[in-house]
Amino acid sequence: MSDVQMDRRIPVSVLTGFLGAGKTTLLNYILTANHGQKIAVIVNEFGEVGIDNQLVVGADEEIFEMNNGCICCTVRSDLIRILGDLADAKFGKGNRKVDFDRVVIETTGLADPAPVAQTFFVDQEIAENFKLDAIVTVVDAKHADQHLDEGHEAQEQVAFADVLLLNKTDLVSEEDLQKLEHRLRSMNSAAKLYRTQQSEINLQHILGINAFDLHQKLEIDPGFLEEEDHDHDDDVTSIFFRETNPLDLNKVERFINEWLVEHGADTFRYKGVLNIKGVKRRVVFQGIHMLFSSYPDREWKSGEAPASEFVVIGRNLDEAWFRQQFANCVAS
Ligand SMILES: Nc1nc2c(ncn2[C@@H]2O[C@H](COP(=O)(O)OP(=O)(O)OP(=O)(O)O)[C@@H](O)[C@H]2O)c(=O)[nH]1
Repeated sequence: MSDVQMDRRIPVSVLTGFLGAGKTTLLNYILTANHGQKIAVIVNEFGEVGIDNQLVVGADEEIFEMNNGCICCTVRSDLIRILGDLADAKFGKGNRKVDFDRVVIETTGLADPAPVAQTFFVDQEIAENFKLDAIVTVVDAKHADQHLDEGHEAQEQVAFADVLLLNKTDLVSEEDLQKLEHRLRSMNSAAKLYRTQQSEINLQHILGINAFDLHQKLEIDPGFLEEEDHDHDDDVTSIFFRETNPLDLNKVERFINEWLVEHGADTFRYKGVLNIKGVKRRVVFQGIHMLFSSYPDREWKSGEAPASEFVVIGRNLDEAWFRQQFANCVAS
Protein backbone atom coordinates (compact mmCIF):
# COMPACT_ATOMS: atom_id res chain seq x y z
CA MET A 1 0.00 0.00 0.00
CA SER A 2 1.37 3.46 -0.82
CA ASP A 3 2.01 6.17 1.76
CA VAL A 4 -0.94 8.13 0.44
CA GLN A 5 -3.35 5.23 0.98
CA MET A 6 -1.93 4.70 4.46
CA ASP A 7 -2.39 8.33 5.42
CA ARG A 8 -5.46 8.48 7.65
CA ARG A 9 -4.66 11.93 8.93
CA ILE A 10 -7.42 14.52 8.80
CA PRO A 11 -6.69 17.32 6.32
CA VAL A 12 -6.75 20.85 7.70
CA SER A 13 -7.12 24.07 5.73
CA VAL A 14 -6.18 27.35 7.38
CA LEU A 15 -7.96 30.47 6.10
CA THR A 16 -6.09 33.67 6.80
CA GLY A 17 -6.12 37.19 5.46
CA PHE A 18 -6.18 40.65 6.93
CA LEU A 19 -9.22 42.08 8.72
CA GLY A 20 -12.20 42.23 6.40
CA ALA A 21 -10.50 40.55 3.45
CA GLY A 22 -13.28 37.99 2.93
CA LYS A 23 -12.44 34.99 5.14
CA THR A 24 -15.94 34.54 6.57
CA THR A 25 -17.36 35.02 3.08
CA LEU A 26 -15.08 32.22 1.91
CA LEU A 27 -16.01 30.02 4.87
CA ASN A 28 -19.71 30.50 4.13
CA TYR A 29 -19.07 29.72 0.48
CA ILE A 30 -17.27 26.50 1.44
CA LEU A 31 -20.01 25.49 3.89
CA THR A 32 -22.85 26.04 1.44
CA ALA A 33 -21.11 24.58 -1.63
CA ASN A 34 -22.27 21.24 -2.85
CA HIS A 35 -19.18 19.14 -2.16
CA GLY A 36 -20.72 16.36 -0.11
CA GLN A 37 -18.07 16.65 2.58
CA LYS A 38 -18.62 17.15 6.27
CA ILE A 39 -16.46 19.92 7.61
CA ALA A 40 -15.53 20.76 11.18
CA VAL A 41 -14.95 24.49 11.55
CA ILE A 42 -12.78 26.30 14.07
CA VAL A 43 -13.27 30.05 14.19
CA ASN A 44 -10.93 32.33 16.10
CA GLU A 45 -11.80 35.96 16.67
CA PHE A 46 -10.06 39.01 18.00
CA GLY A 47 -12.20 40.49 20.75
CA GLU A 48 -13.94 39.22 23.84
CA VAL A 49 -17.08 37.92 22.24
CA GLY A 50 -17.41 36.21 18.90
CA ILE A 51 -19.42 37.99 16.26
CA ASP A 52 -18.60 35.64 13.42
CA ASN A 53 -20.75 32.89 14.90
CA GLN A 54 -23.67 35.21 14.14
CA LEU A 55 -22.46 35.77 10.60
CA VAL A 56 -21.49 32.24 9.62
CA VAL A 57 -24.35 30.55 7.80
CA GLY A 58 -26.33 27.96 9.71
CA ALA A 59 -25.00 24.61 8.63
CA ASP A 60 -24.90 21.30 10.40
CA GLU A 61 -21.15 21.42 10.65
CA GLU A 62 -19.42 21.31 13.98
CA ILE A 63 -18.41 24.88 14.78
CA PHE A 64 -15.94 25.64 17.55
CA GLU A 65 -15.22 29.17 18.61
CA MET A 66 -12.03 30.42 20.11
CA ASN A 67 -12.25 33.93 21.47
CA ASN A 68 -10.39 35.90 24.12
CA GLY A 69 -7.16 35.99 22.29
CA CYS A 70 -5.34 35.39 19.13
CA ILE A 71 -5.03 31.88 17.75
CA CYS A 72 -1.32 32.35 17.18
CA CYS A 73 -0.50 33.15 20.80
CA THR A 74 -2.71 32.99 23.88
CA VAL A 75 -5.26 30.51 22.64
CA ARG A 76 -2.94 28.10 20.91
CA SER A 77 -3.48 25.68 23.76
CA ASP A 78 -7.23 25.93 22.99
CA LEU A 79 -6.48 25.02 19.40
CA ILE A 80 -4.51 21.97 20.50
CA ARG A 81 -7.31 20.93 22.86
CA ILE A 82 -10.06 21.35 20.24
CA LEU A 83 -8.05 19.44 17.64
CA GLY A 84 -7.39 16.70 20.21
CA ASP A 85 -11.14 16.44 20.96
CA LEU A 86 -11.91 16.37 17.25
CA ALA A 87 -9.44 13.56 16.62
CA ASP A 88 -10.92 11.56 19.53
CA ALA A 89 -14.44 12.14 18.17
CA LYS A 90 -13.48 11.09 14.66
CA PHE A 91 -11.46 8.06 15.62
CA GLY A 92 -13.94 7.02 18.30
CA LYS A 93 -11.68 7.38 21.34
CA GLY A 94 -13.96 9.74 23.30
CA ASN A 95 -17.57 9.41 24.44
CA ARG A 96 -19.02 10.65 21.22
CA LYS A 97 -18.28 9.72 17.66
CA VAL A 98 -18.50 12.48 15.08
CA ASP A 99 -17.66 11.83 11.52
CA PHE A 100 -16.19 14.57 9.38
CA ASP A 101 -13.85 14.69 6.43
CA ARG A 102 -11.79 17.78 7.03
CA VAL A 103 -11.19 20.73 9.31
CA VAL A 104 -11.24 24.37 8.26
CA ILE A 105 -9.76 26.96 10.62
CA GLU A 106 -10.60 30.63 10.13
CA THR A 107 -7.99 32.73 11.93
CA THR A 108 -8.40 36.33 13.03
CA GLY A 109 -7.24 38.94 10.59
CA LEU A 110 -4.45 39.78 13.01
CA ALA A 111 -3.04 36.27 13.26
CA ASP A 112 0.38 35.34 12.06
CA PRO A 113 -0.18 32.01 10.27
CA ALA A 114 3.28 30.62 11.04
CA PRO A 115 2.64 29.66 14.69
CA VAL A 116 -0.73 28.16 13.69
CA ALA A 117 0.96 26.04 11.04
CA GLN A 118 3.70 25.17 13.53
CA THR A 119 1.11 23.50 15.78
CA PHE A 120 0.72 20.75 13.19
CA PHE A 121 4.39 19.85 13.33
CA VAL A 122 5.58 20.43 16.89
CA ASP A 123 2.74 18.80 18.82
CA GLN A 124 3.18 15.09 18.33
CA GLU A 125 -0.41 13.98 18.85
CA ILE A 126 -1.68 16.66 16.49
CA ALA A 127 0.95 15.73 13.92
CA GLU A 128 -0.16 12.08 14.08
CA ASN A 129 -3.83 12.87 13.53
CA PHE A 130 -3.84 15.94 11.29
CA LYS A 131 -2.18 17.00 8.11
CA LEU A 132 -1.91 20.65 7.18
CA ASP A 133 -3.32 20.72 3.66
CA ALA A 134 -2.87 24.38 2.76
CA ILE A 135 -2.79 27.93 4.05
CA VAL A 136 -5.24 29.96 2.02
CA THR A 137 -4.79 33.72 2.32
CA VAL A 138 -7.55 36.06 1.23
CA VAL A 139 -6.29 39.46 0.11
CA ASP A 140 -8.51 42.55 0.01
CA ALA A 141 -7.63 44.12 -3.34
CA LYS A 142 -8.91 47.49 -2.17
CA HIS A 143 -6.94 47.76 1.06
CA ALA A 144 -4.01 45.39 0.57
CA ASP A 145 -1.37 48.01 -0.20
CA GLN A 146 -2.25 49.92 2.95
CA HIS A 147 -2.26 46.77 5.10
CA LEU A 148 1.00 45.50 3.63
CA ASP A 149 2.67 48.89 4.20
CA GLU A 150 1.45 49.15 7.78
CA GLY A 151 1.83 45.82 9.49
CA HIS A 152 3.89 42.69 9.51
CA GLU A 153 0.87 40.38 10.10
CA ALA A 154 -0.47 41.11 6.61
CA GLN A 155 3.01 40.50 5.17
CA GLU A 156 3.38 37.17 7.01
CA GLN A 157 -0.04 36.07 5.78
CA VAL A 158 1.01 36.65 2.19
CA ALA A 159 4.49 35.18 2.66
CA PHE A 160 3.15 31.98 4.22
CA ALA A 161 0.28 31.38 1.80
CA ASP A 162 0.02 28.30 -0.37
CA VAL A 163 -2.90 29.87 -2.19
CA LEU A 164 -3.57 33.59 -2.51
CA LEU A 165 -7.09 34.70 -3.30
CA LEU A 166 -6.99 38.23 -4.62
CA ASN A 167 -10.52 39.12 -3.57
CA LYS A 168 -12.79 42.15 -4.13
CA THR A 169 -11.52 42.57 -7.66
CA ASP A 170 -14.74 44.49 -8.35
CA LEU A 171 -13.48 47.41 -6.28
CA VAL A 172 -10.27 48.24 -8.15
CA SER A 173 -9.07 48.86 -11.70
CA GLU A 174 -7.30 46.28 -13.86
CA GLU A 175 -4.14 48.36 -13.64
CA ASP A 176 -4.20 48.36 -9.83
CA LEU A 177 -4.90 44.62 -9.81
CA GLN A 178 -1.86 43.96 -11.93
CA LYS A 179 0.33 46.13 -9.68
CA LEU A 180 -0.93 44.30 -6.62
CA GLU A 181 -0.41 40.90 -8.24
CA HIS A 182 3.14 41.94 -8.97
CA ARG A 183 3.65 42.98 -5.34
CA LEU A 184 2.17 39.71 -4.04
CA ARG A 185 4.26 37.67 -6.46
CA SER A 186 7.42 39.43 -5.35
CA MET A 187 6.60 38.50 -1.75
CA ASN A 188 5.59 34.92 -2.49
CA SER A 189 6.26 33.50 -5.91
CA ALA A 190 5.44 29.92 -4.91
CA ALA A 191 1.78 30.41 -4.01
CA LYS A 192 -0.98 29.85 -6.54
CA LEU A 193 -2.83 33.11 -7.13
CA TYR A 194 -6.48 33.43 -8.15
CA ARG A 195 -8.64 36.51 -8.57
CA THR A 196 -11.99 36.30 -6.81
CA GLN A 197 -15.15 38.23 -6.07
CA GLN A 198 -17.11 37.39 -2.92
CA SER A 199 -14.33 34.82 -2.29
CA GLU A 200 -15.89 32.51 -4.90
CA ILE A 201 -13.36 29.95 -5.97
CA ASN A 202 -13.52 26.46 -7.38
CA LEU A 203 -13.05 24.46 -4.18
CA GLN A 204 -10.75 22.05 -5.94
CA HIS A 205 -8.23 24.90 -5.97
CA ILE A 206 -8.23 25.27 -2.19
CA LEU A 207 -9.35 22.03 -0.49
CA GLY A 208 -7.49 18.75 -0.60
CA ILE A 209 -4.63 20.24 -2.60
CA ASN A 210 -1.79 18.95 -0.43
CA ALA A 211 0.08 22.19 -0.91
CA PHE A 212 1.70 22.89 2.44
CA ASP A 213 5.40 22.27 1.98
CA LEU A 214 7.41 22.33 5.18
CA HIS A 215 10.75 22.65 3.39
CA GLN A 216 9.63 25.71 1.51
CA LYS A 217 8.32 27.31 4.73
CA LEU A 218 11.62 26.63 6.44
CA GLU A 219 13.30 28.53 3.63
CA ILE A 220 11.11 31.56 4.32
CA ASP A 221 11.48 31.22 8.09
CA PRO A 222 14.35 28.98 9.23
CA GLY A 223 13.13 29.25 12.85
CA PHE A 224 9.66 28.02 11.85
CA LEU A 225 9.69 24.93 14.05
CA GLU A 226 11.17 26.65 17.08
CA GLU A 227 8.82 27.90 19.75
CA GLU A 228 9.20 31.65 19.92
CA ASP A 229 7.31 34.68 21.05
CA HIS A 230 6.18 37.01 18.36
CA ASP A 231 5.01 40.59 18.50
CA HIS A 232 1.68 42.03 17.64
CA ASP A 233 1.01 45.65 16.99
CA ASP A 234 0.05 46.69 20.53
CA ASP A 235 -1.79 49.80 19.38
CA VAL A 236 -4.42 47.56 17.80
CA THR A 237 -7.29 46.95 20.18
CA SER A 238 -10.93 45.96 20.02
CA ILE A 239 -14.01 47.32 21.72
CA PHE A 240 -17.10 45.19 22.15
CA PHE A 241 -20.55 46.81 22.41
CA ARG A 242 -23.77 45.25 23.61
CA GLU A 243 -27.14 46.88 24.16
CA THR A 244 -30.47 45.15 24.68
CA ASN A 245 -32.65 48.28 24.35
CA PRO A 246 -33.67 48.97 20.73
CA LEU A 247 -31.68 51.64 18.89
CA ASP A 248 -33.01 54.63 16.99
CA LEU A 249 -32.13 54.32 13.29
CA ASN A 250 -31.59 58.06 12.74
CA LYS A 251 -29.30 58.29 15.73
CA VAL A 252 -27.34 55.23 14.58
CA GLU A 253 -26.90 56.79 11.13
CA ARG A 254 -25.63 60.02 12.65
CA PHE A 255 -23.23 58.08 14.88
CA ILE A 256 -21.84 56.12 11.96
CA ASN A 257 -21.46 59.21 9.75
CA GLU A 258 -19.53 61.02 12.43
CA TRP A 259 -17.47 57.90 13.15
CA LEU A 260 -16.43 57.44 9.51
CA VAL A 261 -15.45 61.10 9.17
CA GLU A 262 -13.60 61.38 12.50
CA HIS A 263 -12.31 57.84 13.07
CA GLY A 264 -12.65 55.95 9.77
CA ALA A 265 -8.92 55.78 9.25
CA ASP A 266 -8.38 54.24 12.72
CA THR A 267 -11.09 51.59 12.46
CA PHE A 268 -9.76 48.65 10.50
CA ARG A 269 -12.80 46.49 10.94
CA TYR A 270 -16.23 46.62 12.56
CA LYS A 271 -19.06 44.15 12.38
CA GLY A 272 -22.10 43.00 14.23
CA VAL A 273 -25.86 42.99 14.40
CA LEU A 274 -28.15 45.82 15.47
CA ASN A 275 -31.55 45.76 17.10
CA ILE A 276 -33.34 48.75 15.55
CA LYS A 277 -36.63 50.01 16.96
CA GLY A 278 -39.55 49.15 14.67
CA VAL A 279 -37.50 46.72 12.54
CA LYS A 280 -38.44 43.04 12.86
CA ARG A 281 -35.22 41.80 11.33
CA ARG A 282 -31.77 42.04 12.78
CA VAL A 283 -29.64 44.50 10.86
CA VAL A 284 -26.17 43.24 9.99
CA PHE A 285 -23.67 46.04 9.80
CA GLN A 286 -20.02 45.85 8.96
CA GLY A 287 -17.18 47.64 7.31
CA ILE A 288 -13.51 48.15 6.73
CA HIS A 289 -12.15 51.67 7.22
CA MET A 290 -14.55 53.93 5.26
CA LEU A 291 -16.27 51.10 3.37
CA PHE A 292 -19.45 50.60 5.31
CA SER A 293 -22.43 48.37 4.58
CA SER A 294 -25.59 47.33 6.36
CA TYR A 295 -28.56 45.22 5.41
CA PRO A 296 -31.61 43.65 7.04
CA ASP A 297 -30.91 40.01 7.77
CA ARG A 298 -33.21 37.30 9.14
CA GLU A 299 -35.98 38.00 11.65
CA TRP A 300 -35.15 37.59 15.32
CA LYS A 301 -35.96 34.01 16.26
CA SER A 302 -38.57 33.20 18.85
CA GLY A 303 -36.82 32.71 22.15
CA GLU A 304 -33.88 34.86 21.02
CA ALA A 305 -33.62 38.12 22.96
CA PRO A 306 -32.98 40.89 20.41
CA ALA A 307 -29.77 42.74 21.19
CA SER A 308 -27.26 44.90 19.39
CA GLU A 309 -23.80 43.41 19.49
CA PHE A 310 -20.79 44.53 17.55
CA VAL A 311 -17.05 44.77 17.69
CA VAL A 312 -14.75 47.53 16.49
CA ILE A 313 -11.09 46.72 15.85
CA GLY A 314 -8.63 49.48 15.19
CA ARG A 315 -5.59 51.47 16.12
CA ASN A 316 -5.54 54.08 18.92
CA LEU A 317 -9.31 53.78 19.34
CA ASP A 318 -10.95 56.49 21.43
CA GLU A 319 -13.04 54.08 23.50
CA ALA A 320 -14.73 56.77 25.61
CA TRP A 321 -15.94 58.55 22.46
CA PHE A 322 -17.33 55.33 20.97
CA ARG A 323 -19.10 54.29 24.17
CA GLN A 324 -20.66 57.73 24.63
CA GLN A 325 -21.85 57.94 21.02
CA PHE A 326 -23.24 54.43 21.10
CA ALA A 327 -25.09 55.06 24.36
CA ASN A 328 -26.73 58.05 22.66
CA CYS A 329 -28.22 55.77 19.98
CA VAL A 330 -30.71 54.06 22.31
CA ALA A 331 -34.27 54.88 21.24
CA SER A 332 -36.30 56.93 23.69
N1 LIG B 1 -17.17 44.54 -2.93
C1 LIG B 1 -16.84 43.34 -2.43
N2 LIG B 1 -17.08 43.09 -1.12
C2 LIG B 1 -16.75 41.87 -0.65
C3 LIG B 1 -16.17 40.87 -1.47
N3 LIG B 1 -15.95 39.77 -0.69
C4 LIG B 1 -16.38 40.08 0.54
N4 LIG B 1 -16.88 41.34 0.59
C5 LIG B 1 -17.42 42.07 1.74
O1 LIG B 1 -16.35 42.44 2.60
C6 LIG B 1 -16.80 42.47 3.95
C7 LIG B 1 -15.85 41.63 4.81
O2 LIG B 1 -15.99 40.26 4.46
P1 LIG B 1 -15.73 39.09 5.52
O3 LIG B 1 -15.87 37.81 4.78
O4 LIG B 1 -16.56 39.27 6.74
O5 LIG B 1 -14.21 39.37 5.88
P2 LIG B 1 -13.31 38.64 6.98
O6 LIG B 1 -11.97 38.51 6.38
O7 LIG B 1 -13.96 37.41 7.48
O8 LIG B 1 -13.31 39.72 8.13
P3 LIG B 1 -12.70 39.53 9.64
O9 LIG B 1 -13.13 38.17 10.13
O10 LIG B 1 -13.33 40.63 10.40
O11 LIG B 1 -11.25 39.70 9.54
C8 LIG B 1 -18.23 41.96 3.93
O12 LIG B 1 -19.07 43.10 3.92
C9 LIG B 1 -18.33 41.21 2.61
O13 LIG B 1 -19.63 41.18 2.11
C10 LIG B 1 -15.93 41.17 -2.85
O14 LIG B 1 -15.41 40.38 -3.65
N5 LIG B 1 -16.29 42.43 -3.25
